Amino acid sequence: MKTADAATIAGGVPGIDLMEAAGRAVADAARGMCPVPCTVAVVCGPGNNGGDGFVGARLLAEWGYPVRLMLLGSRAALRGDAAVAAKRWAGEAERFDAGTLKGCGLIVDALFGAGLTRDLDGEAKAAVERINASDCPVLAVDVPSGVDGDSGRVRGVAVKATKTVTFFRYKPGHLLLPGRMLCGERVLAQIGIPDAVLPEIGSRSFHNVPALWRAGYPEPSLESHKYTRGHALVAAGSEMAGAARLASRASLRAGAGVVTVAASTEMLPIFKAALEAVIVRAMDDLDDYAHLLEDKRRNALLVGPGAGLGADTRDRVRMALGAGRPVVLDADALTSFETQPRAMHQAIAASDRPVVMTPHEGEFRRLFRQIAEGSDSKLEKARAAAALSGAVIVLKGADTVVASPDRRAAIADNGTPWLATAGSGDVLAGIVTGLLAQNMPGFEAACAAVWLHGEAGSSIGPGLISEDLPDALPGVLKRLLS
Ligand SMILES: NC(=O)C1=CN([C@@H]2O[C@H](COP(=O)(O)OP(=O)(O)OC[C@H]3O[C@@H](n4cnc5c(N)ncnc54)[C@H](OP(=O)(O)O)[C@@H]3O)[C@@H](O)[C@H]2O)[C@@H](O)CC1
Ligand SMILES: [K+]
Repeated sequence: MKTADAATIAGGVPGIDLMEAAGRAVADAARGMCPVPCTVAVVCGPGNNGGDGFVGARLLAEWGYPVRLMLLGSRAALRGDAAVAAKRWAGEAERFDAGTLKGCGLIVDALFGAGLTRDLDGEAKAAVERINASDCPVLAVDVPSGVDGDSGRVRGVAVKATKTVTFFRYKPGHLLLPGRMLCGERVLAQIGIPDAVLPEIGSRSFHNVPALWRAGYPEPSLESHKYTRGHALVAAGSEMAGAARLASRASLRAGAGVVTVAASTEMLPIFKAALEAVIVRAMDDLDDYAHLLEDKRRNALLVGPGAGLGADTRDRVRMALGAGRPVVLDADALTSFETQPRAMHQAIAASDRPVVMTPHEGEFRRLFRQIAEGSDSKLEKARAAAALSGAVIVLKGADTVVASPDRRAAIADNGTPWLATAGSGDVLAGIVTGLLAQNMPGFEAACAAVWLHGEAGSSIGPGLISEDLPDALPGVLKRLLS
């Protein structure tokens, strides 16, 4: 945002105009929250976030709202555009003391925004706590004060907002947890920063929405037949038939033309009975897997769901990575390398095709202990793991981050807590594999899979079980592709 700000100002738009536009967006949002004028407490901090608050307060007062402006710090200490905005406020600036929020219908939190540099303590912390204790709706300017815009984490304490107005683009902290929850409803306001500044910023961080990958989404044409739509091979092993079944069904639903499940002979009847459209092959040892890999039409490989822990799974992972095809590694395939993650990274480095890993936080910690302990930002953790391993990392959760070794990363916010259920991850791994089988590039396939999985979950909601997810995909895809 500093670059965006500077480039816009260099292009001839004065900084105070940006602040006026930001303050107007805040006032508009406040009016939306209280259409009938109520007393608004605008709580301003010592920087430009406070400056936005001064502008918002002035406009609300002009529109007939009783406004009480409260300042943390002294008016004389304000600098730059914030000082100009404060001069344009003809009213009083009260000290922000205990009890002053009584009788207010709305609080505007303009304490700290992008300039938060350290944990809140002392007076600042007390101010946030008083806002949170007030029982009043809160409109946050840019970010809820105390939320770190880069990581979404809470610096000491943070405002719990009802609504948050931010400017130009969302920041990672609006999408990552817990920041996303503290924002309440989000509003994105354009304040005169042109899109032309984006190349200069060169951000590699994205909101995982279809615009990011829709252009490359595979759609069959009239000339397609099942083999042109790709052939996924799911190595099921001998444990937990359900996991591989869910993954296989999801691969088919995601559009793979053919899916083969390889499982031990004793498991075959279960698969045959449960999956009509899936080809089932016996895989009792590594030679059987090698034999299955000889058919080059099997062009995307999944190892992990129901694979079992240990040397056999490690060997299958190595064979898959050596087979010159896109590979998805999930669940047991990841945990089997807990004590030798470098061996996995080396095998990935030797592959020239996309590799996608889909760890949840626990699996991630086992594979990337130093990274997990070394950063507070889920975005940067996923990015560092992608750079270290050479794989696209899907770090799962309610704010799933997909990160590519080329530093691109996307944050999803379209899931539902109902997705936290057994088998949900197997479905996700299956969708990624199905998209890779259709030649979608690794990062885009992973992003699309995460989004589709989130939409499928949200379309079901309460009562969701993982079996529902593959069958919810047609509805989601119809909306996406129409
Ligand atoms: N960029 C743009 O395009 C536009 C930006 N705009 C707005 O500007 C905002 C960014 O403004 P900003 O950079 O002045 O930072 P801001 O959030 O007000 O905080 C800085 C102040 O807080 C203080 N402080 C920090 N941490 C603290 C702590 N833990 N505890 C106590 N104090 C702490 C810090 O003090 P210092 O660290 O210097 O001691 C400094 O005084 C942005 O969020 C948006 O609202 C819009 O006007 C439109 C255009
Ligand atoms: K704020």
